[in-house]
Amino acid sequence: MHVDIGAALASAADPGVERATLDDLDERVAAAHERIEQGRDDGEFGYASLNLPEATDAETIRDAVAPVADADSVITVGIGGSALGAKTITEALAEDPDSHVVLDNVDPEHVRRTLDGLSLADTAINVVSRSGTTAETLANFLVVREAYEDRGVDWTERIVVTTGESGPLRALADQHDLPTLPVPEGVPGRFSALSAVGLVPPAILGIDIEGLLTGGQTAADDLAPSLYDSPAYAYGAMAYALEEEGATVNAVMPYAERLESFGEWFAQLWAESLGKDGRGQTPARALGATDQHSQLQLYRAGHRDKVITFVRPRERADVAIPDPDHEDLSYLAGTDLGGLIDAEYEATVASLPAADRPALEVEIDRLDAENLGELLYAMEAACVLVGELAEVETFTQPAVEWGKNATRALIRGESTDETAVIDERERLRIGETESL
Ligand SMILES: O=P(O)(O)OC[C@H]1O[C@](O)(CO)[C@@H](O)[C@@H]1O
Repeated sequence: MHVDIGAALASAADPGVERATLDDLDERVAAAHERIEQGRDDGEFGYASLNLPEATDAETIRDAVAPVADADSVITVGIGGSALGAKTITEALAEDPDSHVVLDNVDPEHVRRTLDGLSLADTAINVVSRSGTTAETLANFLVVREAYEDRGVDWTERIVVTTGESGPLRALADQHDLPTLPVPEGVPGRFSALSAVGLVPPAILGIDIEGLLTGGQTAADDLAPSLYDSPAYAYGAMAYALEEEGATVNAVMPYAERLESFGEWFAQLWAESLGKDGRGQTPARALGATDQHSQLQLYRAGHRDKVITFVRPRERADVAIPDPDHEDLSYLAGTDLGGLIDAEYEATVASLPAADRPALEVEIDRLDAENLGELLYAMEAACVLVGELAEVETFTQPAVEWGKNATRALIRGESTDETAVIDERERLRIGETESL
């Protein structure tokens, strides 16, 4: 993996990072690296995430999925970090990305349409919840289970459960003696892609999960006490320094259709880890080349509050572009789609500093298991570094609890502090027919 920070230096962009600032920051990176390594050595909560490439046992995962290894499809019932890692990996690497469907929302129309579109007899169920209590996951699981029963498919023979030691999902797994896998100790969901949480669907679909772990270990081996020696820390240090300079939005723009979900996974990792104490970059999701025709106008000419993170595989498959039969298209003659998207990448990356806006480049050699494992791990390590530099609680997410408590109270018809807030909310509905 390679990280290029040149287009985000102050000499190239505003906001931008002075070389002197970066050199000073490197001393803090060294201290942060020491703290991170100590946390890893001690298996501390959160820091243990960065031990997964060694701690995850691929064989245990393969044994657990053996009973459903013949499945043509997998339906994952989970949400947040319990779904996005697996979704990112299968979208990037599965022979047929559509063979993995993810129910990570409780939109009734979407759930019904998804289940109606599946041959449940050929579909494995992958239920994942660290807490085992997440309402969306448990509700969707009950709906999925009923669908299997209604169609006369024994769901207990088509399922793998990944959950914690307690909670209703663990109880259900024990009650039906279901194949289960533990969630990794001390690893928040958004950091668990390189564990059973993210690797069960890939294992069922024949993806090289050992390669993913090897790639993660490569990134782990590249962690060093200087940002100049570690791609992950170079990216993290620049993201932190740019936020300090006013880049409060981080738009991740992969130039590969199969990395679109990577942007979704990155968004949870970055927002839920770093959105603390009134700070944290807002992760925006974009896709190259498509969003050159959508968001690029804003990136080049809008507020000076963004850094664009470009991600691309250096090697690509190629599809030849047939010779055009119009002189205005003669420039396409003899080219191919890979050459076109790479030209667009180079042009768009350069267009940011050309507009005095910062860009960071993350390049992997090709989109395969090892390179994806390296990318995922490196972004996790970068996130942990930013958390150390920003001095925030990287591994918790207390701000999400209010909504969960309010939802449960509303569903139960209880009166709580949260429902009082809901009842007393000032409302100004526009578009209503009756007078206010
Ligand atoms: O794996 P669980 O416990 O179902 O949680 C799912 C997701 O919900 C969160 O806890 C936030 O509510 C995320 O941190 C987590 O990835």
